[in-house]
Amino acid sequence: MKITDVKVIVCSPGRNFVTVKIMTDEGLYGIGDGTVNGRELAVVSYLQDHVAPLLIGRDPARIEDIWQYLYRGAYWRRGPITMAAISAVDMALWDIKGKAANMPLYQLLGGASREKVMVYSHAQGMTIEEAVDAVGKKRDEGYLAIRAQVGIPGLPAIYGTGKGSVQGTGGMVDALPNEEVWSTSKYMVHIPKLFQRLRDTYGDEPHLLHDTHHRLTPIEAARLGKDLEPYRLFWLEDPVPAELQEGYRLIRQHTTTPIALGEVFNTIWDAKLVMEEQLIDYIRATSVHAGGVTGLRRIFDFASVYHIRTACHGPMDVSPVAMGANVHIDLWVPNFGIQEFSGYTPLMHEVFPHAWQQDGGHLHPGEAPGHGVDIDEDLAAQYPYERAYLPVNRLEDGTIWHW
Ligand SMILES: O=NC(=O)[C@@H](O)[C@H](O)[C@H](O)CO
Ligand SMILES: [Co+2]
Repeated sequence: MKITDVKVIVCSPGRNFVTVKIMTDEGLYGIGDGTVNGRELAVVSYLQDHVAPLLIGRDPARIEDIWQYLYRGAYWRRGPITMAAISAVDMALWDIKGKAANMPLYQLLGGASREKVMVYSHAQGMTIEEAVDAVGKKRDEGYLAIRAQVGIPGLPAIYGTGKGSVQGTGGMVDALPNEEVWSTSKYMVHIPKLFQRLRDTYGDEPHLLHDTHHRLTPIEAARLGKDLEPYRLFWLEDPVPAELQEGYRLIRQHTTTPIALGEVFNTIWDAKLVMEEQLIDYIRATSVHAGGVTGLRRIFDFASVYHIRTACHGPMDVSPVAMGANVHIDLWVPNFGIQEFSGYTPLMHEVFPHAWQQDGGHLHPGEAPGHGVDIDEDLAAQYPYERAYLPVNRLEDGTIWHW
């Protein structure tokens, strides 16, 4: 079999998605997600102008060889744009391999290790009351695990609670970056109150998660982790920016609150130290950012040595294509933890028909050959790309901070 064409489809059925479609001389094709929220067109050009010419004529079955060719052959290795492009190609090639073998992706990886995949959803509110209600609604929908975010008194909308926040993105998606305001001191005092109220209201049973979105220093994260210990969180996510992986040692010294990290990671090198020193409990790498199925499998196998469980990133800006690849991996991977799933709009489900199915608080990838997700190109063409950015964050004095 030979690759005959590579197409890059950019569409915006409510938010921007970048999808690569690889065609072969035997009529089989595969698709992959290459979406980098807020920098989408960089990946489009990387794929269209630089990668596509390298793929024509190659054997799509040689997934590992193509992965290594695109990773090492780039010379300028790693980074979100390069790795999203490699991820998209890799996902499409595994899709083709599954179709050629007439097998769902999880079977190619080693078969099912569980019956279904537990997910967590997002609940947020500007006030603690609103957030408590939002968690209750998600419990009523059958979710066993829920991420709770809340507005902070004295601050306008913060992460995930913005007025314009597109459900599931965790932030506002606008034609220019929306500017949010942050205060660590106000945040640190308020968050334990949220989880106190959630435990008082719903008891010990729900898995409760919280995402700090890289906004603390290690000692502040250590303090928050300690303050949250009575509420037995499933995890505290991205407490500190992780360019300095060693910074996570300080958090570990002070708290037993489980730590999740890594949605922005794009190679194993971003997480090697925090994993081998067991500074985290969940690795959040996801198929669209961390090298596709091939890249993710390598990271997850490494994580399994250090008691670390998987937790693929999966909000609305991870397209239903990458969600499909994630859920196949989730069904197979022995050290599975949880899958983020904030859901999609009806239009997104239409643009990306998929075999994966939701059953309350769980997903299953389905039995379709490959990853089981397709793209309706005619429908996608009705929703062209619209420039949009993630928010940026400033401290109250105007200092640029972490969003
Ligand atoms: O854990 N989930 C998250 O942090 C996400 O909701 C991110 O804010 C968005 O994917 C950014 O595009
Ligand atoms: Co996050």
